[in-house]
Amino acid sequence: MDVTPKPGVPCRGMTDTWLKKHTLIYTGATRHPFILAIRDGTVDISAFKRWLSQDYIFVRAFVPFVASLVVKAWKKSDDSHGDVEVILSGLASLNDEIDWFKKQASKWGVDLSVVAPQKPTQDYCRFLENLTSPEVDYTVGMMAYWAIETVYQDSFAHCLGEGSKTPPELEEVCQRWGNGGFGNYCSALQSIADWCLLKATDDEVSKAEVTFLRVLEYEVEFWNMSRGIPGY
Ligand SMILES: Cc1ncc(CN)c(N)n1
Repeated sequence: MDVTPKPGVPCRGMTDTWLKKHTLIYTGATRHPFILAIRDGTVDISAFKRWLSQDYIFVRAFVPFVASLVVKAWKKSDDSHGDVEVILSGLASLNDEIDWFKKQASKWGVDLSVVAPQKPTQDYCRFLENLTSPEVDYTVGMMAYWAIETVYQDSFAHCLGEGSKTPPELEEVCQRWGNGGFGNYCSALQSIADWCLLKATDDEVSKAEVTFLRVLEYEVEFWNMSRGIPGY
């Protein structure tokens, strides 16, 4: 791939290119009816509780995936973006996040010990497990990490934006991922993913693009399940 900057051509990363190219599915994942219902204050509380309990299961499976990225970042020679520290700080936040889910569950009267994963949660967790394999390129894994976090950041930030009618009791939930600090964290992940993609082979780039699309599909399925649409 020719990475030479061209005069007058703005320097755009591959992730921005994909966000534009796949804008329909990206918008489907970040402006899903479940999110729009939080934002307009009409969300069904049983749907919210379903999301909370299934997401707790997801986050537990997310930990080994992020840990696998620390290992891959440490093994590769180029750490010009401080990858290990960036990923490690995400791992530390997941530790807090698991406690946060437990507190939220008790606040909403959800017993996490009896929750069974529904099919979209199982499928998404299996996908994460496959990504932890040493055979999966660091580039593909980093891109997936960025995409997974960014969908939540963009979705929940929308619930806090101008004109939102998010119920006060759900504001803390939206703040967890919708805050500006987490937005900055997602930007740091995006820089790392773009840098990896710049140096990747064509084969790695096409694998990463397929993985990006799969993340978006899994996110949409996850919201569908949370919303309780027929079939789940
Ligand atoms: C399904 C899902 N996607 C993303 C995130 C953000 N870590 C999450 N908690 N759950």
